[in-house]
Amino acid sequence: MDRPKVIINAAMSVDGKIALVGGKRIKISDEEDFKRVHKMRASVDAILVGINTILKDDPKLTVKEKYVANAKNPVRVVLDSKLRIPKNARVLNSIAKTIIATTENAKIRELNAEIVICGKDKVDLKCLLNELWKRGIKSVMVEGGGTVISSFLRENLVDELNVFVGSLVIGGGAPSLVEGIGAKNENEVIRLKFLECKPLGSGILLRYGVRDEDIVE
Ligand SMILES: NC(=O)C1=CN([C@@H]2O[C@H](COP(=O)(O)OP(=O)(O)OC[C@H]3O[C@@H](n4cnc5c(N)ncnc54)[C@H](OP(=O)(O)O)[C@@H]3O)[C@@H](O)[C@H]2O)C=CC1
Ligand SMILES: Nc1nc(O)c(N)c(N[C@@H]2O[C@H](COP(=O)(O)O)[C@@H](O)[C@H]2O)n1
Repeated sequence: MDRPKVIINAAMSVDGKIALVGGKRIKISDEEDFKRVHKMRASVDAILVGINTILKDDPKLTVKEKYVANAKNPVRVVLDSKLRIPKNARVLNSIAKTIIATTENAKIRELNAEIVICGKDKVDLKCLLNELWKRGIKSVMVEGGGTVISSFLRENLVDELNVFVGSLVIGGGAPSLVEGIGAKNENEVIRLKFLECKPLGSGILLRYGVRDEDIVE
């Protein structure tokens, strides 16, 4: 099955947290990293997040003019099994196209977005990637949050993982880069192929390959 290239991009604290305790958004990236993030947004066909990120952050998920001038906005994709998205969510503005990926169990309602049905309880990611491919989407930037990142990694659907490590510690039970059940034994650990590590602004940018076939032990 053909599918788009999938790149995870997120920012975490030194202790692997991506938001404050309780899920409130915090700026972890600095201006240099945001410039890189928005260049990346401008270079992909779609940006994808989970519904919790929409409910917590209310992001626009567009390319900011101050970082990249005159860029074309990618399609925005939200995983939302029960169609909980509020009608006034910023991601539903008309600045860019939005796809809400939902399931057979959702109560369908009128939204300023295309609705794609994939799966029964949770959005079936393979089905969704195939639907995106059929719409001409060849690359997807997965921005989070941790639950969505976990699903993509666990289903071996990720080509590259980019993480900016900001110079801060959040601590406690704040959401982390990869949520979900986690590895209880060595077989369940997700091994990565190290690609690059470079200082960026006030932090560090880490890049890893993730596909099984890239990992030679
Ligand atoms: N620092 C950073 O770079 C970033 C930080 N964040 C932070 O992350 C937090 C949100 O993360 P989190 O709470 O983990 O939630 P997510 O944003 O990852 O959304 C998860 C939800 O998406 C829905 N979903 C539907 N299908 C799937 C699927 N196949 N796999 C996974 N999820 C699916 C589920 O809800 P349902 O069952 O209702 O469909 C699920 O609970 C926020 O606090 C936000 O600020 C977010 C992005 C980037
Ligand atoms: N790269 C990155 N660095 C941070 O410090 C962040 N907090 C995030 N969060 C992600 O960006 C979304 C907001 O985007 P816009 O404000 O609409 O441009 C947010 O919802 C997270 O997905 N990312």
